[in-house]
Amino acid sequence: MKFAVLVFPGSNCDIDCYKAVEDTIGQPVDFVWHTATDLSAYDCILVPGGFSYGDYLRCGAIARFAPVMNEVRKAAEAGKYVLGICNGFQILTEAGLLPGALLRNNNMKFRCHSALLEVVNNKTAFTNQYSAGEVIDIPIAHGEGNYYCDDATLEQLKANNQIVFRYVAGNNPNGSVADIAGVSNERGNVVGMMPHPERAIDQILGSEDGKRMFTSILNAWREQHGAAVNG
Ligand SMILES: NC(=O)CC[C@H](N)C(=O)O
Repeated sequence: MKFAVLVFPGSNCDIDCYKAVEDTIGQPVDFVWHTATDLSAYDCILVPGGFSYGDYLRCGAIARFAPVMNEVRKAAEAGKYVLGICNGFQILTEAGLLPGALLRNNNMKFRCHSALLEVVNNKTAFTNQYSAGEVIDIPIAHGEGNYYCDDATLEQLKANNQIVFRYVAGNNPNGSVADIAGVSNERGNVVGMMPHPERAIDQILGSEDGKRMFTSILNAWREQHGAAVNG
């Protein structure tokens, strides 16, 4: 299984994502520059966190026009796995590949600390190694993580099981609607989340709860391609 980690000017979690793929599942992974025009070689696209284009206008608002985003759209339409983390989530919502938008944190502060999340949907390609309702510890680091969508969209998200992660009750760090920390598209092959699983892959980092996101992806891909999980 082959992974791409996109790199925009200002990305700063690209190396962490690359290392997380190497360290958790040992699959081939390449950095792919934002000007790339072909992602056909990749099975999973990771859109990492950071400050693409200096967060000018709005986080992700400029990155979504990068040439590589046409290819991300094609990959998503082809059913490949696309995971946007933090600034990656912001870019995917700006690109219209995920519903909703990320606003400034309600307290107007950049929040950087560990966060407890509930795994709401464990049926996605990104979460199949967790139990439904499991509480996991994954760090956040953002200034614009306040997930917003209108009431009709929220009803759709609930009805289609598109809420993937929620901050546990009383621990919403940014004012997100319905405590949402991560959502999927309707098909479930595109997920965006504000917390950083790539920063939680080893106890030395304070948590290894993010590791199973990567093993989930490999597991889903192998199931889709008819290979045993450990085969
Ligand atoms: N860690 C990140 O990706 C941060 C995203 C964005 N720059 C923000 O502050 O919200």
